[in-house]
Amino acid sequence: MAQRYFTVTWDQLHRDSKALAWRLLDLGPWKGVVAITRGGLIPAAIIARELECRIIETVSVVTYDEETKGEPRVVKPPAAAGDGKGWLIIDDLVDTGTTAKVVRAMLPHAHFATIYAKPAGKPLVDTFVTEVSQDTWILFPWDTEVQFIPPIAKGQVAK
Ligand SMILES: O=P(O)(O)OC[C@H]1O[C@H](OP(=O)(O)OP(=O)(O)O)[C@H](O)[C@@H]1O
Ligand code: HPA
Ligand SMILES: [Mg+2]
Repeated sequence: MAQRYFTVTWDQLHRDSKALAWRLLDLGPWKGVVAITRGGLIPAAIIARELECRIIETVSVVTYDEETKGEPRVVKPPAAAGDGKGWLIIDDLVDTGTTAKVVRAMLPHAHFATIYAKPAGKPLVDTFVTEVSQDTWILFPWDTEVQFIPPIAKGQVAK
């Protein structure tokens, strides 16, 4: 289990995705966006909207079962995008960089962008917005819901 959690709300995700779009704007034009499903789907939709890009391709890589990492499995390769030249790959984050390595091997000339990056995966990304520490688990809005939390005082153990 992670040492700490970083909760991302829908608002924050929208803001951070737009911040990524700003960084990518002058690096185009892009032939299209390749979303790494599933985590990259919503960021890719927001970025494609901001960059006025209508062509969206997908590649699906499964590397984690909840917080447990396994061997990366490509369950759907990209149908288009050739060697990736002129294409923009979007994922929600890089953690260890395992997923990024697999996708980069399939699309070696694409530009790889994520919203969040942990130190181990950072060298594999061309553009990102926010760095978080390696021992932090990012909680995305599609994996969470708002719930009651007891007052701090009630959660304290007696001294
Ligand atoms: O840098 P890494 O250590 O490879 O971790 C990052 C990848 O892990 C998560 O995907 P996951 O395998 O959970 O699949 P999902 O996007 O379908 O949820 C996340 O969306 C990234 O794609
Ligand atoms: O920190 C994370 N949050 C959500 N999914 C992930 N997949 C790898 N690392 C993470
Ligand atoms: Mg993913």
